[in-house]
Amino acid sequence: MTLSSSALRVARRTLLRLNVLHNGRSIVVRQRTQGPHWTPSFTLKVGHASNFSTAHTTEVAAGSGQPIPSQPKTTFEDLGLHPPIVSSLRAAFQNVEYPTDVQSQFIPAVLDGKNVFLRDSTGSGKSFGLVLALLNKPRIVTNSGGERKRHITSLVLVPHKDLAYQYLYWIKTMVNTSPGGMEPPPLEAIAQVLVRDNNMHLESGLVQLRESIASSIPPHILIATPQALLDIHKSDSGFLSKHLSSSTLSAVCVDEADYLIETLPRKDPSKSFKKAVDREKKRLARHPGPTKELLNIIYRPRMEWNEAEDDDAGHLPPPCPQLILSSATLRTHLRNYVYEESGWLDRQNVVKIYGTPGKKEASDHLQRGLLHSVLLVSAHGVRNVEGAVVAPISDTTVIEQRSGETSRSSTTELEPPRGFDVETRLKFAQTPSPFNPHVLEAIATAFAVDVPSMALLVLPSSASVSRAVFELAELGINACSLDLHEKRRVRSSPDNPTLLVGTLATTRGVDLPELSHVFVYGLPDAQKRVHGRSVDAYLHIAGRVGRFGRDGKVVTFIEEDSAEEGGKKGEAKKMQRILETIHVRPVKFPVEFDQDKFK
Ligand SMILES: Nc1ncnc2c1ncn2[C@@H]1O[C@H](COP(=O)(O)OP(=O)(O)OP(=O)(O)O)[C@@H](O)[C@H]1O
Repeated sequence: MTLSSSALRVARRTLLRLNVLHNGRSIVVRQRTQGPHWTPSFTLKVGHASNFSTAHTTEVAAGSGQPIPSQPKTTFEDLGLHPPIVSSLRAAFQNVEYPTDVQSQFIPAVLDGKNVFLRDSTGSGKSFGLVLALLNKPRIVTNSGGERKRHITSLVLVPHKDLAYQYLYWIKTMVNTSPGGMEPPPLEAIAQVLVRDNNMHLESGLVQLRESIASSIPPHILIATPQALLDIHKSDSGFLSKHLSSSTLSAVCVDEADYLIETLPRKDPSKSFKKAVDREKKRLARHPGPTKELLNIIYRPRMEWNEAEDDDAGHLPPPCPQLILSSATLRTHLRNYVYEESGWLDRQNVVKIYGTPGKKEASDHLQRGLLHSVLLVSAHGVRNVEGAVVAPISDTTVIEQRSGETSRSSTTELEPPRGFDVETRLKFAQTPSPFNPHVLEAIATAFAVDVPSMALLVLPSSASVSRAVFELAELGINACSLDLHEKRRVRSSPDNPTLLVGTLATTRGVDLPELSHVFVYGLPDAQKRVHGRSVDAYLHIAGRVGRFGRDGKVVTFIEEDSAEEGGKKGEAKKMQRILETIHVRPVKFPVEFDQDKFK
């Protein structure tokens, strides 16, 4: 890439007091101050010479170094993505024109084979950018025996099947949109998913994977939940070493890494918590979790090398796949663990990309288009939490208009709402509900009053989604489980708004552009104390709306703080503490009512 000479001529001619340097990729404009010295005034990054037009240069001259000129935007090609991949991307996702800031930083690092710690706010395009980078990687590798063969070259670990299908959906959309009318390659040769289905079966994905491997066309990218992959490895010992060996795999990406890899804060606990922390440490040592177990198998050669390296420096590190850890909340103790203790990394080759440096920024991002409310629910009614302020009216209007627009023009892949068979109805009718009926009624009312097209209800991790769907349906709500299966499509419409139901464990990372509201059943993390994990859990839940400049509302429903009504003590206070930690002021949600009137 070279700088266009005409652009440079215009800049030189008009910038009398300014000195222009260029190195082919950027122009540094320096201004003469007192004496012979030049001070840098601003730098323009240059992409393709062709898109550094004279118009940009004229703007530089007119500003005489004062206002920052409009900069040519970095393109996906500038980041190193192959033109055919960018063409498919543009044809498949017309809204995706330029990389986001964080994509501009991490895509080159991933393509360069670096180990990457990636953190940026929810909805900043981390997962989507990873798909682009992984699609760009070579599909044929030379194994240790010198044989050139197709292998699974990228492994993506995700916490739940819906996120796996979201990745597959993005890839499928790009693969099927081959520009120029070319026959698209079969999706199975590009990417496959290995997860348990609704009945906890692995079979269909595993059969397809085995067939592809047997016909020497394994997928380029395998997207799996750690437990599913570990179970296969345990039942077919050697699966990992045969098909996901460190010598043929080029990248392992752990999305929502802080959720998948459990670590403990290093801070010395106060005396009162020491016992609990020690207990947790022992538990983690005994049960490291499936992701750690998998990574320990894949990175065994590197771990051994790292161990030996401590005593005897000088050997070359064994070839191992680059490791990419991504999340909106990548806590320090996780980073420390992976960097210093795990042994998985070649520490000379690590890049840290933190688009959002801290909580404050995370909250700024959240606040941009998001309204947060907390409703306290009891047998007597529903009220807003103390200190809630009146929401600006315009915000509500914007949400309604936007959601109306999207719902007309777009669809989300969902499992259609299912009727319940007689057996299930009987079973549910005969067992007491695990849900507080007043909270469900409050959610149903809030949904009916305020949701134009589509909302998401997030239940605690252990809650039964089908039971909640059943009970909400009994209240007249068009509820269905969040199930992003690639083949099924449901059109949400303003005439029949949809309430998707998932849990804390199944909503991490999901991207549903039509959502306008997230309803949270109870505290986002039922811990005794409010700590980092509770705050992170809330940030991830809230991050399902307000993505890519859209607006949204997050409404948390808390059982009223009253022991005799069966409420959980102190939950409202804990919820307020979470909002304070991320510098968010709750706003009044327009649903305060006397429950008795609805009976
Ligand atoms: N460069 C881009 N331009 C426009 N839209 C984009 C771009 N990159 C991603 N998107 C869109 O932004 C949305 C969010 O992307 P993605 O799910 O990758 O975010 P994320 O950072 O992984 O979020 P989370 O932390 O919640 O998992 C998706 O709908 C995706 O299509």
